[in-house]
Amino acid sequence: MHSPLITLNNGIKIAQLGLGVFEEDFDVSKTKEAVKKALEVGYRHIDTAAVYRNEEEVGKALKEADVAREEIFVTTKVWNTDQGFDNALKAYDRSLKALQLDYIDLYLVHWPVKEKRKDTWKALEKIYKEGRVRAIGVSNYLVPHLEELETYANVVPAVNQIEHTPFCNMNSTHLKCKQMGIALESYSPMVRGLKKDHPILKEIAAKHQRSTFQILIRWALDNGVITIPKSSSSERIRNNFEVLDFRLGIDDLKALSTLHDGTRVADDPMDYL
Ligand SMILES: NC(=O)C1=CN([C@@H]2O[C@H](COP(=O)(O)OP(=O)(O)OC[C@H]3O[C@@H](n4cnc5c(N)ncnc54)[C@H](O)[C@@H]3O)[C@@H](O)[C@H]2O)C=CC1
Ligand SMILES: O=CCc1c[nH]c2ccccc12
Repeated sequence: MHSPLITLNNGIKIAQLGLGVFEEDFDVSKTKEAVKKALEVGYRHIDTAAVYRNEEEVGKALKEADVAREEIFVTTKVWNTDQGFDNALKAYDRSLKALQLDYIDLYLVHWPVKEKRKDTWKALEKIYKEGRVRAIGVSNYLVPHLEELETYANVVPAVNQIEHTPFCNMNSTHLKCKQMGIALESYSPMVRGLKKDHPILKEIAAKHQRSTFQILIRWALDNGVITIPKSSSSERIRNNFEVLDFRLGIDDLKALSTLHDGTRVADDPMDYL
């Protein structure tokens, strides 16, 4: 089974459920096998970033896997210290080389670095207009960042990748993205396991005979959001993909909407105003 596809604002399609590959301890020794396993299970969307230091391992996995390049959607991101016009152009070329690819599917501004984000966006627009990347987007952009971007962007971002879970829902950003035609993508969808024993999650999981991890992934999918759960264990990579044969009910979604308590695992993008 393959993930449903979402059509981005420039017509290109992305698998709604992908694999994240960020290792918190930067031990990238498991990345290659994780990506190969994911492709074997049916994933067709891989999310990396220059700062994860594993683009080379992702590239090796893509080469070794028995799946055609054009079937796989690869995202990477320009890191904060590489922002600015010239630096971002160079960072894109470095990522291409590390990934051993001649194009990237989606290139994101990783964080909205003040004083740099406008020039960084202009660099991404240049790469896009030259036809060297299939789509460009942003990450960790909240409503104020998007309102500012509207004043200078000639290309509307295809995607905004943010932390968005029942515990830290970004509903106002989601609404703004919908208004602008930007697809929302949620990172850390399983809150890195921090909420695995939450009683309401456990109750919904028991009802559906699923894990609480699967319920959180399904929550993103049922909200129309692209999502990229991470694991480097073969069994978990498979389990996290086994969410395509059920849906949450209205009562489940209502119960999950009460869980917002502000818990986040990444930095707060409000610190980047
Ligand atoms: N744009 C950005 O600033 C950010 C992007 N990301 C992206 O999102 C991806 C996913 O987010 P993460 O922060 O990695 O968090 P996540 O919510 O996907 O959790 C990953 C962790 O949950 C645990 N886990 C995964 N599957 C499990 C299972 N079936 N059973 C038990 N435990 C399980 C493992 O400890 C794993 O390391 C990243 O790998 C990265 O690609 C993550 C953080 C920030
Ligand atoms: O994108 C993922 C998480 C993240 C946020 N800040 C840093 C810094 C260095 C590596 C990864 C990350």
